[in-house]
Amino acid sequence: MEMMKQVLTIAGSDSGGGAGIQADIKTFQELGVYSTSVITAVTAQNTQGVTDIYPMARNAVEKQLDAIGTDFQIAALKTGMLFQADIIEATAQGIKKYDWQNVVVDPVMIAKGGASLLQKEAVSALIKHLLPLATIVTPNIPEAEVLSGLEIHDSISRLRVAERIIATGAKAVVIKDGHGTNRFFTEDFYLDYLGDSMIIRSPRIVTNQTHGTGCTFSAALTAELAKGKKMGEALYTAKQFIYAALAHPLHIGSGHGPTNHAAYNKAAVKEVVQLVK
Ligand SMILES: Nc1ncnc2c1ncn2[C@@H]1O[C@H](COP(=O)(O)OP(=O)(O)OP(=O)(O)O)[C@@H](O)[C@H]1O
Ligand SMILES: Cc1ncc(CO)c(N)n1
Repeated sequence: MEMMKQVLTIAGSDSGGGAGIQADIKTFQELGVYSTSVITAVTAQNTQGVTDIYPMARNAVEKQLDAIGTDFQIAALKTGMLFQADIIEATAQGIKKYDWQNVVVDPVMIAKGGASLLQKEAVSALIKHLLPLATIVTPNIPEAEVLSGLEIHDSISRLRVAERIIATGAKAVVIKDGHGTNRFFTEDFYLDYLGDSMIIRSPRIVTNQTHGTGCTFSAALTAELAKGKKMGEALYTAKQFIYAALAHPLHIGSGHGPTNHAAYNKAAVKEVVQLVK
C-alpha cells in the first residue's frame, strides 16, 4: 500500500476549535492526509474572541520542527499564526533545513474579533524570511494590503497588490475575497510569478458562522498539494471544501461560529465553484 501523504501545520492553537491548528488538523483528516503540527502559540479563544495569547519560546518551535524533520516525509506544509519575528525566523530556517516543498503561507494577522495575531514589527520578518520560501501566499484583502503597502479598490488595484506580493519572492498568491463587497459572489484572485492568473468564484453565503474560514481554506489547499494536485485543481477543491463548510453551519458558540469541516465529505455538495482563467 502506498504510504499516506504527511503534512505539517505550523500555527497557533485555538482553544475554541474552529481556527488555527485545530481547523487545520480537522481539514487534513477530512482530505485523507496525515497531520503533524508545530505549535507557535496558545490562544485562549472562543467564538466571541481572543482573551489571551501565550507564544512559544523560539527554542520550543525549533525543537518541534526538528522532531518533524528527522522522522516524517513532509509532502506539503502550511503556516498560520506565527505571532512574532523570532518564531518566523525559526520557521523559515526549519523549512530550509529540511528542504520542505509545497509551502503554503497563510499570513494570519488579525482574528475576527480584532485581536492581533501577528505583532506589527513582525510583518517585515514575514516579508523578508518567509514569503521568498512560499509556493503560495493566501492573504485576505486587509492582509494583502499590509503586505503590499497598497489599497485594493477594484480589479486593477488588486492586480497591483498581487504583483507587489509576487515581487517579494513568493511563487504565487491568492487574495481571498471573504471581506469583499460583492453581495452575490466571492472571487478569490490568483496570480503567479509566470504571470498566469485566475479567479476562483463561488456564491457568497450570508452567514456569521465564519470563524476559521481562512485557516480551513489554506489547510485544504495544503492537503491537495501534498497529494500532487496541480495548483488550479487544489484551489478548486479548497474552495469547494470551504463552501461546503460554510453552507452547513454547526451553530456552535454564541459569536462567530466555526465552519463545518465534515460537510465536504458528508453532505451532498453541489459543484458551485467556477475557475475563470
Ligand atoms: N460568506 C462567504 N461565502 C462564500 N465563501 C466565503 C465566504 N466568506 C469567506 N469565503 C471564502 O473562504 C475562504 C477564506 O477567505 P477569507 O477572506 O474569509 O479568509 P480569512 O479572512 O483569512 O478568514 P479567517 O481570518 O476567519 O480565518 C475564501 O475562499 C473566501 O472566498
Ligand atoms: C490560533 C488562530 N489562528 C488563526 C486564526 C485566524 O482565523 C485564529 N482566530 N486563531
